Order: sequence, then structure tokens, then C-alpha cells
Amino acid sequence: MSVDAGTLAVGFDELAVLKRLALDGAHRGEVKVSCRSLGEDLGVSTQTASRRLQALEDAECISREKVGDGQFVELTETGIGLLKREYEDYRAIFEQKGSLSLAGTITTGMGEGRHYVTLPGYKVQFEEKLGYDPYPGTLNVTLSAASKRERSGMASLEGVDITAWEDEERTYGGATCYPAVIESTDGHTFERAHVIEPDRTHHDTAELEIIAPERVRDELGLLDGDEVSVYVESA
Ligand SMILES: Cc1cc2nc3c(=O)[nH]c(=O)nc-3n(C[C@H](O)[C@H](O)[C@H](O)COP(=O)(O)O)c2cc1C
Ligand SMILES: Nc1ccn([C@@H]2O[C@H](COP(=O)(O)OP(=O)(O)O)[C@@H](O)[C@H]2O)c(=O)n1
Ligand SMILES: [Mg+2]
Repeated sequence: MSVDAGTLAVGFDELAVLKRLALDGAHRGEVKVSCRSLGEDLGVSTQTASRRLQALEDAECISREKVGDGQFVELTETGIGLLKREYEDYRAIFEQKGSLSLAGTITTGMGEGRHYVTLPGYKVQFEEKLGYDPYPGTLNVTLSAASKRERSGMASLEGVDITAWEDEERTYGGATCYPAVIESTDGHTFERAHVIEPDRTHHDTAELEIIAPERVRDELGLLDGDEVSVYVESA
């Protein structure tokens, strides 16, 4: 198995070297490394340690400068990015069971949210199942790369089912709502919101849509590009 780093593949053996280097501080700046002590730390031969460093350099995960009795090694942005991906996975596994913490930026969407949210077939269900009449629209949040991946964890939370319905002209798809709290970077929170995942949507998984009884932009003073955290829970 391997993970992509740039054009070359970095295997889990190399990832272990990357982690070892970062534990020595190589993600913050140059550290002096010898292949022999690296090999001893990892339980492999000096030659194997040397080969793995070469693979990491080829994949542009580290930069290094050889000196007489060893080398100075530093993690690159690509290398740090690979470790962060691992970190996010472990966070998803061990932290905050039953809730998700997502991060992203406020964006303007296609202006369709308003139309759908106010349709009578949905409006009635929101009032009955969520306990409020939503502000007409959806607050769109473009998720960071890590949060886009973590978003799939929402499927394991308990959601409120909004069922499909139809009028004389067409059918409308169902949706799932999850209770959510939105926090702006100045620490203010909006508590009474829901992430809404329509079964049919024109957005990809990087786009999160939120409904609430109030206009959240006004409540939290949010403009396009502002960062927010969205804490999603089970219903
Ligand atoms: C409650 C609700 C129901 C929706 N139902 C449908 C649907 O039946 N068919 C469809 O193509 N899109 C549906 N959508 C998704 C919209 O087409 C669109 O992807 C999205 O909501 C646009 O949001 P934006 O204007 O904020 O960018 C629905 C959206 C919401 C909020
Ligand atoms: N609870 C809500 C719902 C929408 N909104 C905003 O209200 C406007 C109308 O929502 P919309 O979904 O029709 O429009 P876009 O998200 O496509 O821009 C947008 O500016 C949303 O960001 C909000 O601030 N709070
Ligand atoms: Mg919207």
C-alpha cells in the first residue's frame, strides 16, 4: 500500500521515517541525522534507512544537505502534509465520538438554497421535525481538504430525515439534517443550526450547507472568505 506524494508514491515504511524525523523536530527546521542511528531507531539496517531517506527526497517530502559525518534533514510542505493527513485520520478514529468538528470558509453559492428551503413540502417538515421555520436560504461553507474527508463521518451520526415529496409538476428529493453549532474566529457561536445534506445536489462534498431560524451571516457578522468551525452532532 502507498500514499501519493507529488508524482511519486511514498509507502508506509517511508511514512514511519517521516514521523521519526518529525519527532526529532524536522518539521520545524533542519535536524542532523545519521543513517546508522536512524536505522537503529527504526529497527532496520543503515542501508535500508538510507534508501528510505532517498525515496523521501525523490518524492520531495524532505530536503537534505549532506555533510561529512551525516546530513541535515528538513521536512518539506509535502512531507508535513502527509503527516497531517495521518494525524487527521487518527483524530477521526479517537476523538469526539458522536460529533464532528469541521472547518471551512463562508461562500456564496448558486442562490438556489432560498428556493428549496421555502418550498411548502420542505417548510412543513422543518417546522415539525426541527422545530423552526428556517431563514430562506442555506449558509454555504467550503470545507478545508481535511474536513472534506472527515465529513463522511457524518453518516455515522443520527440525522433527522426530511422525506421526498412531489407536487403536480415534479418530485423533490429528501435530505438529512444534523444539529450543528457554528463558531466564528472571534469565538462567537450560533447554536440553533442544522447541516442539511440534500439527496440531490449540485455541490460536491467540499460544500457544506447549513439552515437555521436566523440569517447566520448577520448573527455572526460573516462575509465571504471568513473562516468558521462547524460542530456537528447526532440528533
Ligand atoms: C431542502 C433542500 C432540498 C433540495 N432538493 C433538491 C432537489 O430535489 N433536486 C435538486 O436538484 N436539488 C435539490 N437541492 C439542492 C440544490 O439544487 C442545490 O444543490 C443547493 O441547495 C444550492 O445551494 P446554494 O444556492 O446555496 O448554492 C435541495 C436543497 C435543499 C436545501
Ligand atoms: N440560515 C442562513 C441561511 C442563508 N444565509 C445566507 O443567505 C443568503 C441566501 O442563501 P442561498 O442559499 O439562497 O444563497 P447562496 O448560499 O447560494 O449564496 C446567502 O448569502 C446565505 O449565505 C444565512 O446567512 N443564514
Ligand atoms: Mg446557500
